[in-house]
Amino acid sequence: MTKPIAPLLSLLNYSRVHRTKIYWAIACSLLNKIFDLAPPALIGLAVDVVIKQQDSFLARWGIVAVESQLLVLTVVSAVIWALESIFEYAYERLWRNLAQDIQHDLRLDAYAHLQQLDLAYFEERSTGRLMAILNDDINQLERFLDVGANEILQVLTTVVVIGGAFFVITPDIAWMAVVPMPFVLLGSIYFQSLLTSRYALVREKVSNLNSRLSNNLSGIMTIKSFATEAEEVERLRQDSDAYRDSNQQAIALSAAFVPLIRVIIFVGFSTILYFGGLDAVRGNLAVGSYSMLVFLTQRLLWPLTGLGKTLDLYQRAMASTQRVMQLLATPIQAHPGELSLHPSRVQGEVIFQNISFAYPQRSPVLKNISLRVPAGQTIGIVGATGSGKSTLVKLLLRLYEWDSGDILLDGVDLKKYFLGDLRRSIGLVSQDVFLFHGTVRENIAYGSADATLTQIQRAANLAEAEEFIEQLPQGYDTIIGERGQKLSGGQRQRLAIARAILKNPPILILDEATSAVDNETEAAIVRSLEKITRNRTTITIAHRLSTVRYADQIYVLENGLVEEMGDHESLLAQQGVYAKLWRVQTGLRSGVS
Ligand SMILES: Nc1ncnc2c1ncn2[C@@H]1O[C@H](COP(=O)(O)OP(=O)(O)OP(=O)(O)O)[C@@H](O)[C@H]1O
Repeated sequence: MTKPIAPLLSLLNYSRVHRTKIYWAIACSLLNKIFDLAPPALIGLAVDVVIKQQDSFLARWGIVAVESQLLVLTVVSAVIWALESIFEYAYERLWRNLAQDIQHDLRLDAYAHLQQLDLAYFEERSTGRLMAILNDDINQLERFLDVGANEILQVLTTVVVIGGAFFVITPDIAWMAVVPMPFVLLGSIYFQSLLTSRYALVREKVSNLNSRLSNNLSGIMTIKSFATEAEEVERLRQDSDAYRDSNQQAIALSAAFVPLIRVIIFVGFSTILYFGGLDAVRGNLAVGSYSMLVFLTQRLLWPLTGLGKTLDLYQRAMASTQRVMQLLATPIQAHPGELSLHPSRVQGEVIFQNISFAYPQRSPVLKNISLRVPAGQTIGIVGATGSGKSTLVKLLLRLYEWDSGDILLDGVDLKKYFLGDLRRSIGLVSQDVFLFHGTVRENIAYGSADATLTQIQRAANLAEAEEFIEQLPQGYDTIIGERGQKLSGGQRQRLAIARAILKNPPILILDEATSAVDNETEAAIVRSLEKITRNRTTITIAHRLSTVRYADQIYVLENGLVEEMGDHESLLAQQGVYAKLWRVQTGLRSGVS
């Protein structure tokens, strides 16, 4: 089990930029409490004035007349109440703003860090789980920082101030009020240790619930088409039950805290009430001091019952902090590089030299592959599904680190370039196009923020997308829905091509970029692409051989190995895999038409 204090320390360490604000907030909390504790002292003084009159404590300070003494007490009370209110306003604002600031920083840092983690990290975790950390866990901090931090400080202040006052006023019976303290403290620590694991379980269950929800929402079409709504509700019920149960287990413990503490407090309070009373009757204790003692005992011990709620908030917040900090501590695998690379200066020669690669815990996908794309030329990569074509591209984008071999761009090891620079030099149109919720225009201009409408229209024209865009209700300003779901698969692909054309990268990768369009549109896109791929290094991956037919060089991949290579004619002449595939595809086509 982790130490209950460790996440708090890491949070404090993380928040050190807000140190000054934290100090101010602490100061205001303490001052507010000190002024809040003053009224019992005023009551004690007032009783003292009424009973002893000219012999009172205040009279010793030179204020003899009873009226003057009471007037002084009234003025002091007014000042104290005013100060108490001012510091309450100040600490409320400071703590709550601090909560917002820390949350804001954590949210941004966690997201920025997450973005840099390698793809394998995301593949092992569901989106819902990550969302739970970025949203739910970070929000959990607010509840603690808003009230919890202040409460802990104020309870401590109460203990120190009132405990100190006890020993000054009545050293003989002060211990009676102090005796319950260690029990309260030990009890709290014991409870805390029991709660830690229960709250960690609650966080775990909430992230499972979130995973299920986000998965189901993105797969709503599949759920509907398979009519599995009832099953999905059942699965959600199980996750929600697990979340509820874990929360109820935590509640069972944390709810027992206050009643138990109350018993200890009752013992302390009644002891002071009884023995203090006897002392006062015997004349060993002034009546003013006795009434003040009883009030103070109440003020000293009562806030301790609130500790239960505060500890609850603390435990929940720390369980969350731990998860956020774990995310922030996840190391970034990809080497960031040190050579800058401006897209305009890229020649575009790409060489894969004896590349071998396996996904984590999988058998090798690429086995000692070598291939060369001369600058400005187009190569085609074909091969059976699962043969490793897309994996090659992912390595070129450095989305994964390869196991052995080298990839060179313009003769330089790819790992030497700044990662961002490298990726800015490569335009990828992949088979699963991702469009954002926004307009057609914003989606085409993604990554090319300062593109003009004319440039966007030209890119759309080259991608054969102009016609359908103009038929949309608001043309380029039409919102296309999350993931572009208001468009057809082929329309989405054409927007992605337009996006890559607008980006105008020195290296273009088309990974099944035209698989979702009909043959005629494909032919039109290929014609347009001919214009933009001329003198641009292009890697085209396709199942349809007609797409790669005019490539300068075609590589046929099979089981992670280059099986054949050459241009279209020479591959046909080889009478191998390619020639066979070509016959099947052209045969099929002539058979259909
Ligand atoms: N992220 C991943 N983690 C583990 N294995 C993966 C991952 N991505 C792909 N694979 C596996 O690697 C192999 C090659 O996949 P890849 O996507 O490169 O094939 P491909 O030739 O592009 O196939 P297709 O023509 O179907 O797109 C497949 O067996 C696949 O299951």
